[in-house]
Amino acid sequence: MGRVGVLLLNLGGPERPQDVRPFLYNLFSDPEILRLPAPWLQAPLAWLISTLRFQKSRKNYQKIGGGSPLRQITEAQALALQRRLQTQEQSIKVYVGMRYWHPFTQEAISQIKRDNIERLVILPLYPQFSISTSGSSFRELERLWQEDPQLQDIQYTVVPSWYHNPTYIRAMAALIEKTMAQVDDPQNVHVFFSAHGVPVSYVEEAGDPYQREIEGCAQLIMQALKRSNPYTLAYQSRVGPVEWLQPYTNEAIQELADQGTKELVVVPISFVSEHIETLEEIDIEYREVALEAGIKTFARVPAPDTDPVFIQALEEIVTQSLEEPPTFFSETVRPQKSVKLYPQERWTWGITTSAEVWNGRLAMLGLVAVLVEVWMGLGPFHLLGFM
Ligand SMILES: C=CC1=C(C)c2cc3[nH]c(cc4nc(cc5[nH]c(cc1n2)c(C)c5CCC(=O)O)C(CCC(=O)O)=C4C)c(C)c3C=C
Ligand SMILES: [Fe+2]
Ligand SMILES: [Fe+2]
Repeated sequence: MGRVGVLLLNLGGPERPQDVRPFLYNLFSDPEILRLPAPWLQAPLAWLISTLRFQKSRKNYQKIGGGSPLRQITEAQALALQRRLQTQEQSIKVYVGMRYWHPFTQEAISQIKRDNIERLVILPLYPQFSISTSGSSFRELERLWQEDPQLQDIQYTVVPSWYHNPTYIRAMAALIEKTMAQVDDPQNVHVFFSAHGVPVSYVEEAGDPYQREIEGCAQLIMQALKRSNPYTLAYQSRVGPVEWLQPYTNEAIQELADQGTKELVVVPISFVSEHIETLEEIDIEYREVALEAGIKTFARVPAPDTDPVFIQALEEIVTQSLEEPPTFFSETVRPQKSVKLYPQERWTWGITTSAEVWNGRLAMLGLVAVLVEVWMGLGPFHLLGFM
């Protein structure tokens, strides 16, 4: 076997407060995150959303120390995996490629080229596939492969998703079990899975298998737990005006509290590392929702990070994919058609969602007009003498 590498893919996160805005710009510039009918709208809309959102987002990052720990944890996972994969005959190097912040996927690929890697396993650190996460990184890599003939000499294989790996399921069950042992009534505590959401249109129109895989994953973990505790699956981190997968985490917590649930063990199911969505959104925002609603215990299961059983699962996935026939980018799920970004309900008067959408559309038109005017020096503001 020639020189072997593993490329771990992840989202990336701002490391300092001043990174938040450019990070959000990169995120919303991605057509797999913000799917638009016209590609020329992508950059101005990404600029607009990142400008409108960054202060709120930066405040949330301040609550967890000013930046995301994602890079540090992902690099620790890479090192732990590399140690497990090293044998006397074979030295395997593990790289990290982030989609929206350093170290960018492109930086990892440049290093892979410099190291003359001949076989490469491309492993997203998302157990379940979504066109907005693993799919987006695969599209980026596919583009790099098409542009660079040197990359075409690398025999690569991708792992589209691995939520069903029995060792990963075992690692999750053990982490849950440990947290359950700390609550007052482990026999009856409610197991609450919280997954990052996606817009419903991704699943229903674009063919994203994400919801199916998340549901399958929660079932496998519950089977591995071998307990009859009640459980719920809900979706967090909704962004923008469209409908996302339901139930929403905050509403589901409220509903359980209304039904008399007193103890929750909260499992972040779509993340394998701690970051803003676990440390801020779950630990601060949802905890507050729960306690205010009357829940007495809100015990959060830690993300696997560098848990040895979890790293063993990653090792197994890499070893298996080196033994199996390769999977190419072209075989992974890609969006079936452009999905609707806006709610489809009819116009109604008042402060309604459709009014917000039309405000947004008009603001967008205005913004584009200003950009065109600034760029070309022609338009209503020049005619009126404002510019
Ligand atoms: C399975 C994981 C994830 C899915 C699916 C996903 C979809 C998705 N995300 C956004 C918008 C944002 N995500 C943000 C942060 C963020 N998202 C994920 C994972 C998934 N996203 C992670 C791991 C992180 C944290 C990165 C870090 O800082 O450590 C953010 C930024 C934070 C904020 O401002 O709230 C946004 C925005 C969309 C629109 C989307 C699907 C279309
Ligand atoms: Fe996200
Ligand atoms: Fe969030």
